[in-house]
Amino acid sequence: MSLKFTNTLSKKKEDFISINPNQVKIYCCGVTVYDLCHLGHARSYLNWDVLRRFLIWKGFEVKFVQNFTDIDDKIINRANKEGCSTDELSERNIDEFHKDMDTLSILRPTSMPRATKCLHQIINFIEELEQKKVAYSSNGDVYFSVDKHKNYGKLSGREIEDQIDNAAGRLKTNQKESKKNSLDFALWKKSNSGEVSYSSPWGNGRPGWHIECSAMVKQELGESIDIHLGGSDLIFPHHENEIAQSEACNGKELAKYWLHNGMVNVGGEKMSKSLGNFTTIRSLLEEDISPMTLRFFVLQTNYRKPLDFTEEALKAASKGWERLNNCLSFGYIYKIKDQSKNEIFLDKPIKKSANTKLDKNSFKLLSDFEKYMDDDLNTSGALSILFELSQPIRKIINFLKEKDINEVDQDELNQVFNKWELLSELAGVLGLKVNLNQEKPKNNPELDTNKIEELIKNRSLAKANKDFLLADKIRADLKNIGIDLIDKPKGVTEWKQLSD
Ligand SMILES: Nc1ncnc2c1ncn2[C@@H]1O[C@H](COP(=O)(O)OP(=O)(O)OP(=O)(O)O)[C@@H](O)[C@H]1O
Ligand SMILES: [Zn+2]
Repeated sequence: MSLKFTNTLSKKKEDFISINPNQVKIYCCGVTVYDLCHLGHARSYLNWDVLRRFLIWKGFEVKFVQNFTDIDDKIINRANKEGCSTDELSERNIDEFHKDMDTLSILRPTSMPRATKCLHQIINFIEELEQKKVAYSSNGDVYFSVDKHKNYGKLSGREIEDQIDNAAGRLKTNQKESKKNSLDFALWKKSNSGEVSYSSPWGNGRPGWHIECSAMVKQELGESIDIHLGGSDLIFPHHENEIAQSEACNGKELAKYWLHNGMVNVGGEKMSKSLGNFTTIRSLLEEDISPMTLRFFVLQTNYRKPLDFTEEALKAASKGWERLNNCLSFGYIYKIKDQSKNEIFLDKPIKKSANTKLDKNSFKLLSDFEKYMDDDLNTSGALSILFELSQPIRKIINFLKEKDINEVDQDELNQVFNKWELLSELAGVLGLKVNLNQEKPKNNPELDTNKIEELIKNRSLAKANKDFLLADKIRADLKNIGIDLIDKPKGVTEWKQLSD
C-alpha cells in the first residue's frame, strides 16, 4: 500500500507523491507567543511530530519549518497588561514553548522563523502583490483584493458570495471603510501613535497574520511545498488567505497537501488561549501524568477527529502506556543490549532498519504497522501492533518473575529479543520512548541518600515478593544514576557510587 493522506484541498484521501523524490518540505503554523502552550497545541504538535518521524523512517529527507507569530494584537495587549515589552513577552514564551515541546520529545523543527525577523521579506511580498495589482493601499493600510484571485475559497470550499454577505454583516459593526470589498483582508495595518510599529513604504504599522506565514514559507522553503500543516480552526480564513496571497504572488501552487488536525475541545468548545478555557501542558504533567502517557493518549485517536481530555481517558492511557513501557524496558533491564540504544529513541528520529533477523510473524506485524501508518497516519492501528508485538515479551517477563534468565531457552530468548528490538524501533517511530527513570544525571553531586536507602528497601521487598523484574529494574535505575548495589549475606545490601 502506498502512503496516503486526507488532503483538505481535495477533501479526499490521496496518494502522497513528493515534489522532489525522497524529499519532503513541510510548513507548520506555529503558536502566537503570548501565553503558555495548552493541550490543543500538545495534540497538534505531537501528531505532526509523528508524521515527521514516520516520513524519516520511510527514508524521506524532511525539512520541517514552524514559525513563531510574534507580531499580533494579542501579544501587544498582553505585554501592555503585564507592563513588559512585546519582545520580552515573546522571548519568554518562546523559551517556555521549547521546554514543553522538549518534555514531550517533539523533535525541534529544522528552522523556526519569527515574524519580527522576517519584516523585510514580508514587506517585499506585499510590494509584489501591489505590483501585480492584487493588493491596494488605503490610508496606511494595505489590503488583498479577494475578487482578483479566481480560486478564493478552494481550500475551505466556501462560496465567495456567501462570504461577502457574512463579512458585510461584520463590517457594519466594525465601521472599517478603507476596504474596497468587505471580504478583503489586511496585509499591513497602520499603527496609531504610541503603538508597537515597524516602518514600511506605507508608513508605520505592522503586518497582518496571514502574510507572515506566506512570507516565511517562501523564505524558508521556496514557492511550492509538499505539505502544509495546522489545526482545522485555521482552514478559514488563515490558510485560505495564505493560499490567495502566495499563489497570486508566485503563480504557483503553495502546497500540494493540506493536513489539518482536529480540535481538542472542552465541553464542545475549542480549547484556546483567547477563550481562556485551557489546561496548560505543564499543569497536566504536574498532576502525575507522564509526557509519554500524554503522547500515548493523543495517538489513540485519529489526528483528524475531535478530542476530549477526560480524567478517566487519561488514567486508561496511563495504564496502557505502563504496560507498553514495561515491555520496552525488557531489553535494558536484562542488559541484553547496551544502554546507548536507549538514546536512539529519545531525541533523534530513526530510519527503518534492515530487520533481517525477523521471524515470519514479526515481519507481518512490521508490515501491518506500516500499512496502518500509510493509511493517513492511523496511529491507533499502529499502537495495536505494538501491543501484539509485546505479547511474547510480556510472557517472558512473567516467566522471569519466578525463574532466572539462565533457565530460558536461548533460541526463544533470541527470538523475543528480536521482537523487543522491533518493538523499540516502532515505538520510536511514534516517538514513544522507554522510561527507565533516568532523569537524574550520572554522578549527581547532590545524591539523595535517603532516596537510595528507600529504593534498596523497595528492592528487598520486591525480591521477597518474587517480583524479580521490579528488583532488577531498581538495580538498573540506580546504576543509571551511578549507584552500584552490593548484596551481602543475610539480605543486607550496601551501595557505592560508581566512578566513571
Ligand atoms: N484546541 C486545539 N486543538 C487542536 N489544535 C489547536 C487547538 N488550539 C490551537 N491549535 C493549533 O495550534 C496551533 C497554534 O495555535 P494558536 O497559537 O493560534 O493557539 P490558540 O490557543 O488557538 O490561540 P488563540 O486563541 O490566541 O488563537 C495552530 O495550528 C492551531 O490550529
Ligand atoms: Zn500560518
